[in-house]
Amino acid sequence: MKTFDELFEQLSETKETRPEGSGTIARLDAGVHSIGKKVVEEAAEVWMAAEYETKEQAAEEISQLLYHAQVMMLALDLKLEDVYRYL
Ligand SMILES: N=c1c2ncn([C@@H]3O[C@H](COP(=O)(O)OP(=O)(O)OP(=O)(O)O)[C@@H](O)[C@H]3O)c2ncn1[C@@H]1O[C@H](COP(=O)(O)O)[C@@H](O)[C@H]1O
Repeated sequence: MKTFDELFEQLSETKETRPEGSGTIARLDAGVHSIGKKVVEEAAEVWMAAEYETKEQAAEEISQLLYHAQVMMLALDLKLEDVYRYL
Protein backbone atom coordinates (compact mmCIF):
# COMPACT_ATOMS: atom_id res chain seq x y z
CA MET A 1 0.00 0.00 0.00
CA LYS A 2 1.24 3.54 -0.75
CA THR A 3 -0.01 7.08 -0.45
CA PHE A 4 -0.72 9.49 -3.30
CA ASP A 5 2.55 11.33 -2.60
CA GLU A 6 4.56 8.09 -2.40
CA LEU A 7 3.15 6.89 -5.74
CA PHE A 8 4.00 10.23 -7.35
CA GLU A 9 7.56 10.01 -6.03
CA GLN A 10 7.88 6.48 -7.43
CA LEU A 11 6.48 7.45 -10.84
CA SER A 12 8.70 10.56 -11.00
CA GLU A 13 11.74 8.33 -10.53
CA THR A 14 10.38 5.90 -13.12
CA LYS A 15 10.10 8.77 -15.59
CA GLU A 16 13.77 9.65 -14.99
CA THR A 17 15.24 6.14 -15.01
CA ARG A 18 12.94 4.56 -17.65
CA PRO A 19 13.14 0.97 -16.33
CA GLU A 20 12.62 -1.83 -18.84
CA GLY A 21 9.00 -3.03 -19.05
CA SER A 22 7.43 -0.11 -17.21
CA GLY A 23 3.78 0.44 -18.11
CA THR A 24 4.12 4.03 -16.95
CA ILE A 25 6.89 4.69 -19.48
CA ALA A 26 4.77 3.16 -22.25
CA ARG A 27 1.88 5.46 -21.28
CA LEU A 28 4.13 8.53 -21.12
CA ASP A 29 5.62 7.68 -24.52
CA ALA A 30 2.11 7.32 -25.97
CA GLY A 31 1.48 10.98 -25.13
CA VAL A 32 -1.11 13.32 -23.71
CA HIS A 33 -3.93 12.32 -26.09
CA SER A 34 -3.64 8.65 -25.10
CA ILE A 35 -3.28 9.47 -21.39
CA GLY A 36 -6.32 11.75 -21.60
CA LYS A 37 -8.44 8.95 -23.05
CA LYS A 38 -7.35 6.71 -20.17
CA VAL A 39 -8.28 9.37 -17.58
CA VAL A 40 -11.77 9.62 -19.10
CA GLU A 41 -12.13 5.82 -19.28
CA GLU A 42 -11.14 5.39 -15.64
CA ALA A 43 -13.46 8.22 -14.55
CA ALA A 44 -16.35 6.44 -16.28
CA GLU A 45 -15.39 3.18 -14.57
CA VAL A 46 -15.47 4.97 -11.19
CA TRP A 47 -18.98 6.22 -11.97
CA MET A 48 -20.24 2.79 -13.09
CA ALA A 49 -18.67 1.01 -10.10
CA ALA A 50 -20.16 3.58 -7.71
CA GLU A 51 -23.65 3.11 -9.14
CA TYR A 52 -23.72 -0.59 -9.97
CA GLU A 53 -20.87 -2.40 -8.22
CA THR A 54 -19.47 -2.75 -4.72
CA LYS A 55 -17.70 -0.11 -2.65
CA GLU A 56 -14.58 -2.26 -2.89
CA GLN A 57 -14.71 -2.21 -6.71
CA ALA A 58 -15.34 1.55 -6.64
CA ALA A 59 -12.29 2.00 -4.43
CA GLU A 60 -10.15 0.04 -6.91
CA GLU A 61 -11.40 2.11 -9.84
CA ILE A 62 -10.71 5.31 -7.90
CA SER A 63 -7.13 4.15 -7.30
CA GLN A 64 -6.70 3.63 -11.05
CA LEU A 65 -8.10 7.08 -11.77
CA LEU A 66 -5.59 8.58 -9.33
CA TYR A 67 -2.77 6.69 -11.04
CA HIS A 68 -3.73 7.94 -14.50
CA ALA A 69 -4.14 11.49 -13.18
CA GLN A 70 -0.55 11.24 -11.92
CA VAL A 71 0.65 9.97 -15.30
CA MET A 72 -0.98 13.04 -16.87
CA MET A 73 0.77 15.29 -14.32
CA LEU A 74 4.11 13.71 -15.23
CA ALA A 75 3.41 14.09 -18.96
CA LEU A 76 2.84 17.81 -18.38
CA ASP A 77 5.85 18.17 -16.01
CA LEU A 78 3.51 19.22 -13.22
CA LYS A 79 4.65 18.80 -9.62
CA LEU A 80 2.37 17.93 -6.70
CA GLU A 81 2.52 21.55 -5.49
CA ASP A 82 1.25 22.77 -8.87
CA VAL A 83 -1.96 20.84 -8.24
CA TYR A 84 -2.18 21.12 -4.45
CA ARG A 85 -2.20 24.92 -4.65
CA TYR A 86 -5.74 24.68 -6.02
CA LEU A 87 -7.05 22.37 -3.28
N1 LIG B 1 -1.22 2.15 -9.48
C1 LIG B 1 -0.94 1.76 -10.62
C2 LIG B 1 -1.94 1.54 -11.63
N2 LIG B 1 -3.29 1.67 -11.60
C3 LIG B 1 -3.69 1.33 -12.82
N3 LIG B 1 -2.66 1.00 -13.62
C4 LIG B 1 -2.67 0.61 -15.05
O1 LIG B 1 -3.91 0.98 -15.59
C5 LIG B 1 -4.61 -0.18 -16.08
C6 LIG B 1 -6.07 0.06 -15.72
O2 LIG B 1 -6.76 -1.06 -15.79
P1 LIG B 1 -7.88 -1.33 -16.89
O3 LIG B 1 -8.92 -2.11 -16.21
O4 LIG B 1 -8.28 -0.10 -17.60
O5 LIG B 1 -7.01 -2.28 -17.81
P2 LIG B 1 -6.81 -2.30 -19.37
O6 LIG B 1 -8.10 -2.02 -20.06
O7 LIG B 1 -6.09 -3.57 -19.67
O8 LIG B 1 -5.86 -1.04 -19.57
P3 LIG B 1 -4.81 -0.76 -20.69
O9 LIG B 1 -3.50 -1.33 -20.17
O10 LIG B 1 -5.29 -1.42 -21.96
O11 LIG B 1 -4.78 0.75 -20.78
C7 LIG B 1 -3.94 -1.35 -15.36
O12 LIG B 1 -3.98 -2.53 -16.11
C8 LIG B 1 -2.49 -0.87 -15.22
O13 LIG B 1 -1.82 -1.07 -16.46
C9 LIG B 1 -1.54 1.11 -12.90
N4 LIG B 1 -0.23 0.90 -13.25
C10 LIG B 1 0.69 1.12 -12.28
N5 LIG B 1 0.38 1.53 -11.01
C11 LIG B 1 1.45 1.79 -10.01
O14 LIG B 1 2.57 2.32 -10.69
C12 LIG B 1 3.73 1.61 -10.33
C13 LIG B 1 4.70 1.58 -11.50
O15 LIG B 1 4.16 0.84 -12.55
P4 LIG B 1 5.08 0.48 -13.82
O16 LIG B 1 5.48 1.74 -14.46
O17 LIG B 1 4.20 -0.36 -14.71
O18 LIG B 1 6.25 -0.28 -13.30
C14 LIG B 1 3.24 0.23 -9.90
O19 LIG B 1 4.09 -0.34 -8.95
C15 LIG B 1 1.90 0.56 -9.28
O20 LIG B 1 2.12 0.91 -7.92
